[in-house]
Amino acid sequence: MSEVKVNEDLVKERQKCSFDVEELIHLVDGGKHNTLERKKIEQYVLSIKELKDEVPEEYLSHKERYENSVRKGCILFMVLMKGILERKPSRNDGISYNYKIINGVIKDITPFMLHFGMFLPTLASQASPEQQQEWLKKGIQMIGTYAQTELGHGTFLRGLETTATYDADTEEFVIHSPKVTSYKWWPGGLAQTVNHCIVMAQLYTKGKNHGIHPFLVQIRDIETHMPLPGIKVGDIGPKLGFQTANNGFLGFDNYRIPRMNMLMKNSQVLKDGTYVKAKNDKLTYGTMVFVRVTIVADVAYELARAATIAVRYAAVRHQSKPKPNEPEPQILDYVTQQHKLFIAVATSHAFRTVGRWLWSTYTKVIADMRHGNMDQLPELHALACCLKAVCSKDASTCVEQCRFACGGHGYMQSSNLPIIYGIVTATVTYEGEHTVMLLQTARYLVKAYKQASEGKSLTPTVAYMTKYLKSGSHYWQNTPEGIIGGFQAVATGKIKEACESLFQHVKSGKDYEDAWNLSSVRLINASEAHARAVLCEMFWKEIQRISTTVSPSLAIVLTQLAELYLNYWALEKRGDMLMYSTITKEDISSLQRRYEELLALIRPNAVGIVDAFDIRDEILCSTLGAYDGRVYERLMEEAMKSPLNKEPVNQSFHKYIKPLLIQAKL
Ligand SMILES: CC/C=C\C/C=C\C/C=C\C/C=C\C/C=C\C/C=C\CCC(=O)SCCNC(=O)CCNC(=O)[C@H](O)C(C)(C)COP(=O)(O)OP(=O)(O)OC[C@H]1O[C@@H](n2cnc3c(N)ncnc32)[C@H](O)[C@@H]1OP(=O)(O)O
Ligand SMILES: Cc1cc2nc3c(=O)[nH]c(=O)nc-3n(C[C@H](O)[C@H](O)[C@H](O)COP(=O)(O)OP(=O)(O)OC[C@H]3O[C@@H](n4cnc5c(N)ncnc54)[C@H](O)[C@@H]3O)c2cc1C
Repeated sequence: MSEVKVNEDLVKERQKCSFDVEELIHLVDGGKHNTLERKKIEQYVLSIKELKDEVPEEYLSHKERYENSVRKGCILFMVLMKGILERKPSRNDGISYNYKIINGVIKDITPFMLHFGMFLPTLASQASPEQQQEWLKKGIQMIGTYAQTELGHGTFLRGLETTATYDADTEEFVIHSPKVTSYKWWPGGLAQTVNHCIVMAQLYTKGKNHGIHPFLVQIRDIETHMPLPGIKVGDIGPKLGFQTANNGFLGFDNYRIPRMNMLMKNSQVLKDGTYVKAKNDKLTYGTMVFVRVTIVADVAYELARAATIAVRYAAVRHQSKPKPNEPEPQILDYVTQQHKLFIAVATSHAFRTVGRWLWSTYTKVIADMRHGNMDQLPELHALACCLKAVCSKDASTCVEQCRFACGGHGYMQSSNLPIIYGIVTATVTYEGEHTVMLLQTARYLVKAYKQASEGKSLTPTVAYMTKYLKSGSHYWQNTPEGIIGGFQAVATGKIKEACESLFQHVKSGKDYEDAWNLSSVRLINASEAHARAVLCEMFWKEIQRISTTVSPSLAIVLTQLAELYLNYWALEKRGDMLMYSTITKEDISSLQRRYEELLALIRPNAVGIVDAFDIRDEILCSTLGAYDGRVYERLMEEAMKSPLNKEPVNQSFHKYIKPLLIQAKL
């Protein structure tokens, strides 16, 4: 086979890289061992011929596209089941390259995503040990999803309308959807893929409502896959993205399930209908905390895909002639282009790093909870909510920026940037809508503020408040630590103002809820500022720690990326810094100069840094971002796959255009 020629610009870019790309690859993967494991899996899965598409997904109809994604999803399912790779999909450090291989199999979202992402985790965390044993026996017979959201309610879970009424005579629950707004709406895979669901429903026993609880419900026959009597299920139709996720609707007509199908690890209904309350009623929401935590590292990975595409393209693309006697420069040499792209690269590193820290915090808290200690759950919930909210939104903005940075070609489906955007922007809404998540964190911040005002000590992630409430302001310094202090001072100032507004409204006679609503813009700003303080501190600290363990040349690159991230956000939030710290106009000018220096320092390594995300072409799925940089050839090759190019004249000419031309002549 003849070697594919790599684009000369990319060859040059790679030659000038000042650090060992392999070393950064290992770091990104979380160790050399993980890199080797990932590569083994990729090599195995991506060489399965049946997983390659003859026709690009986007030319298929909604139905064909779904069927193709089930076909490929099942092949992958079999691979995982056979244990060829000796490991089941896992989420080490909150990010699993095992399941990320899915991006190389299905461009959009697999209809099995919710099976692995929420159905199995809910069984693992909310079913009793006996139930787990029983259901594990059924194993792969069950393909499931997580059916919580309804047409009428997604955010307000206490408002869900599906009922599960216990009938002690038959020892069954009757699941029912009383009206159209109580239909489940959205769950991935629900429409045609799954045969089971975790259904969140209002529990009634002995005539009393006990709030929402999880139930394992079979909705289709295992053999025929026909919907069972009493079940109405279907597809909700096309969406902005997630076209192959098979999101569905589901209604119940007095549908009966055995008593033991209520997930009983936390609360129970006894045979006679007696309700046994959980230690903490928020344990029912446990799977959501888990997914929110994993979203931080998940969006880091999707952002790495987008940044790899856009940076490689920017190295290959030449445009404009600023100097008449010189060739058109690479667009990557335009500082505005670097400004658009390097923050995307740095943000991916920030979210992966903070995502790992969040994951280890999560596993520690869960371990404590297993021993009955729930003390750290509120802090974990507050942290997961604001980080999920800010990381999903920032990642969407960065992916969109990467698309803009690719000009017109970025708008092509074949660039894959539109699909990646569809995947990432969904995370802003699902698993807790952005604003709603920020408001959850705000509840915690208000409590922390009250405690701090009473001189009480605070939990670690909000402890900074004590210092800045005392000092009133932050003495600015143009150093990473100075910037982090600035973010903490901004967060403290905004929390204080939001609380004062809230308390003032209450004092003036408003209900707490109305006062909360009136102060809510300040509350979400405070929450966002808190998330930024956490992100900056944790990213910087971790990069400093890592830098002592890697080669000096890599330490320099990592430090530049972390510093760029801090400077970018300090400049973006300069207005806040002016309000809550002693920063001066001169300090801001100097920050700007340093930011521009950092862009220039990162520029020679830009391609090397995205190469170190080590995302194979089959997983990037992009005409613009492939390793060899054959951008124009690929764009043309992909265009030629358009079914419209299969014939010189389309039948619509004879049917419609020609009669129109004839009419026009008359
Ligand atoms: C072959 C294939 C191979 C490989 C497989 C491929 C891929 C699969 C693998 C992985 C996939 C990866 C990841 C993705 C997985 C799935 C994600 C995809 C789709 C998304 C699915 C969903 O969207 S599911 C639905 C999510 N829904 C929500 O998030 C709803 C949001 N609403 C709420 O959470 C609540 O209603 C609320 C928090 C807004 C309010 O709740 P409530 O009214 O009950 O509470 P209060 O406001 O009154 O608060 C009471 C106190 O409780 C605290 N609280 C609230 N929530 C929690 C919690 N979760 N934990 C702890 N504490 C909580 C709250 O803060 C209050 O405390 P106070 O002290 O202030 O009173
Ligand atoms: C791609 C995708 C996949 C999904 N997959 C699943 C799934 O598998 N299973 C599942 O159960 N669900 C799923 N969902 C549903 C998802 O979890 C909900 O859409 C999400 O939680 C938001 O709820 P909502 O749609 O009711 O929005 P709403 O709550 O109606 O939000 C609408 C607007 O109202 C605002 N708002 C609402 N409440 C408040 C408040 N208290 N204070 C201030 N503002 C408020 C919001 O900020 C938002 O701007 C999915 C959604 C998407 C988009």
